[in-house]
Amino acid sequence: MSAPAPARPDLPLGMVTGVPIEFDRIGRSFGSVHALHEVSLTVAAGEIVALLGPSGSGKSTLLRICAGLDEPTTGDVRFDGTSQLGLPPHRRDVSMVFQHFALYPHKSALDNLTLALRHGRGLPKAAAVARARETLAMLGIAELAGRRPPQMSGGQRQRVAIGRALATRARVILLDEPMSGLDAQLRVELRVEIVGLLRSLGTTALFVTHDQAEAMAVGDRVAVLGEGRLQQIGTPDEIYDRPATRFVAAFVGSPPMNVWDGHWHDGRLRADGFDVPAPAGAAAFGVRPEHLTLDLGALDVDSPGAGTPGVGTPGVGTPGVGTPGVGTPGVGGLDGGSLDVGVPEQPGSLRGVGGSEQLRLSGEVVVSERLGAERTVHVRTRAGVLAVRVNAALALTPGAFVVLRAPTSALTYFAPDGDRLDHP
Ligand SMILES: Nc1ncnc2c1ncn2[C@@H]1O[C@H](COP(=O)(O)OP(=O)(O)OP(=O)(O)O)[C@@H](O)[C@H]1O
Repeated sequence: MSAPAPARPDLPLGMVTGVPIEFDRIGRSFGSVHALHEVSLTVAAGEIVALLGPSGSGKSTLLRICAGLDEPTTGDVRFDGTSQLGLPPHRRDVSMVFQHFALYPHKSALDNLTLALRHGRGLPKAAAVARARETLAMLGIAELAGRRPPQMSGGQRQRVAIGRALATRARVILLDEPMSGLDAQLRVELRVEIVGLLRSLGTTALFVTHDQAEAMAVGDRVAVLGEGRLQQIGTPDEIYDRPATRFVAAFVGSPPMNVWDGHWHDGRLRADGFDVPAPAGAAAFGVRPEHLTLDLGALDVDSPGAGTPGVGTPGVGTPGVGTPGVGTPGVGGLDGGSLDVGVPEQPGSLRGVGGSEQLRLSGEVVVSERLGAERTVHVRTRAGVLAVRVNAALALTPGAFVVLRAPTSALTYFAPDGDRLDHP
């Protein structure tokens, strides 16, 4: 039997040195299913990278390849420059935390950790017990030492499972949806703890999740996988503000970016309901819900004559509006529900003050959802239903007629293959 991977029992917790990981053009096929295509990704020593993607995008497959539980069909995975291909899991100095705890149910928390250290790391019993106790204390669950998993809550069990992974002081920790069985509040609490611990330990970590809020909160960088391809890797800000592809734009954000398809001609992208300046070759554009300003409807963009089928009754006040937007933060430019009246050059766009062009759309409120201090309003326009973020003080009711605006600088453009295009 081969020796276990090099353990560092001499190091106190907090002094583990993570290794850099390099995935080099990883491909993995299961028969005709291509789970991963040419995925190249480098994780720095001590970095936490969140692997984010919808179900079936290949996240777990990539993690399993990293752990040695699976081998790629093509490509290489290197730790600190050394290929790990062919090495079994126990030779890779990797610890894993799974969604389903995987604790021994008939053993106490202390024994679960001690066993991992003795058998996985070859520590003598006394050292293993001391390390296990130290880790439980570090996680704030010393009082659970004598309890068996069935005597613990889901959150406690997951803390023990995380403790077991951390106690081994592996240089790489892989977490596969570690909190998906827990309730929302506990998830938020636990993720704050996990991030704090991983940072203080200095291990390199890959954290798989399909929850974009969790990925953005946990990752130093977020790697977005879609259909087995790496769509983008970047800091949470980069992923949100500069999505590399339409897939990322439509996956990240709650609600995600509004995206419309159009036909490009002569520097403009057009479809029923909008006409905006766009870079050559654009096939779609998008705007984040918070970049749209919502005004209560009145005589404006799509005034009668401009033709606005099915978007309410302009010019007859503000039906269905609970709180007129006067002085309401986040509700722009209104005075008792009337707007500065302009004649649009094209449907869905307008020269604003100072000559800068704006996207303008009008429509009818379909649904208004209260989310803490904000509200997400879904508005049906000629271009389709879109989401807008407004201050929660603006109580809009279904049927209200509204006008939406955004500066064209807030628009994101996409090519036919989904890649983002830079502004004209
Ligand atoms: N052992 C296997 N045999 C056949 N197909 C597999 C196997 N493992 C994974 N796949 C397929 O590979 C693709 C990627 O699966 P994977 O589990 O990596 O996705 P995921 O992003 O982790 O999904 P989830 O979030 O649902 O766990 C899927 O189409 C899946 O059905």
